[in-house]
Amino acid sequence: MTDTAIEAAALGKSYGRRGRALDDCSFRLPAGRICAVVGPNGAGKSTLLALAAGLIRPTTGALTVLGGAPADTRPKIAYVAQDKPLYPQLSIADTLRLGAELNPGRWDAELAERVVQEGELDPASRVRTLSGGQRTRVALALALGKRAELLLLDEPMADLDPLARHQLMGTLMAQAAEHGTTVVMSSHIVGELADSCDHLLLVSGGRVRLGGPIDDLVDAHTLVTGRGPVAELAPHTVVESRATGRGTTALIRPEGPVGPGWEAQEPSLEDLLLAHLRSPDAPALLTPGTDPRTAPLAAPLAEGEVTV
Ligand SMILES: Nc1ncnc2c1ncn2[C@@H]1O[C@H](COP(=O)(O)OP(=O)(O)OP(=O)(O)O)[C@@H](O)[C@H]1O
Repeated sequence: MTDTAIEAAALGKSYGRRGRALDDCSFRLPAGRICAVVGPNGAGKSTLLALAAGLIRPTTGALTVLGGAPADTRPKIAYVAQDKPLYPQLSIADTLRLGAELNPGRWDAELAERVVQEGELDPASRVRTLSGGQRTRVALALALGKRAELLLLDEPMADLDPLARHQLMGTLMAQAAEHGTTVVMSSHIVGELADSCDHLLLVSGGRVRLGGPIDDLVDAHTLVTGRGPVAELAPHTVVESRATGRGTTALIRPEGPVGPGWEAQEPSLEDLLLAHLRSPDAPALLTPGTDPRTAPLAAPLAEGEVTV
């Protein structure tokens, strides 16, 4: 098993003559993490997940998944696309049976059936009769039943009610902790991410703006409030500054102590994300283990490793 789940080197993707969906993205995601991929609509999150799943190919650069090419590593990956495609004419039971047939030797029928049962779904129901949230549950049952090393989930919780979301996230986290699974999931729900994810990739305008363990990224920033002009913060990297009732509030990457007249506090994950989303031109920050220039390269693929 490699210690790198995903490694991207100058990765770029264009769709025809339209602009670039991803441009010059380089990052490393260590294995065994629960990683949130966040960013505004159209940022390139689904494109990144589809590239990692081997469904589309990069236009430029390269991507390694679990130490190999995404297409070769597919048996070890489970991917749930944003629109949760399933066969509408099949029943839930037949869908799970298909999952078992496609994944001989690694299918966890008990887990897949439990995920369906917890949603009080009738296994005889046809997929086409299910609501959007119920289809999501079946798609997640398939993904979890596969016992993949890497779960790629594109907005998995978007159409689930709060109870179902809480319960399915719990199952996901428990399975990941027990089996060391790497989970990469895109989401717009910041509260959900803060509770469940330990790693973050912020993608905006097709580029990676932030990457690393959430705690390290938060620690690298300070929220300051003061009456002085923003120019006083010059020695620091100012990600975003705003005029507020109390003067100026800014999110900075401190380069030493903050000067007198500025009150400093630790930002929340939401503070961090909102400031970076509002300031897409702020300098990118990748922590040492996430920056491929400082991180070890993925171990070469062992012979015979790409098997079901
Ligand atoms: N199949 C496609 N053909 C042409 N352009 C595409 C295609 N898929 C995505 N794009 C474009 O690539 C860019 C990135 O899209 P992508 O779906 O990866 O963003 P996203 O971050 O997942 O967005 P959202 O949060 O809205 O789901 C967008 O500008 C989108 O219009």
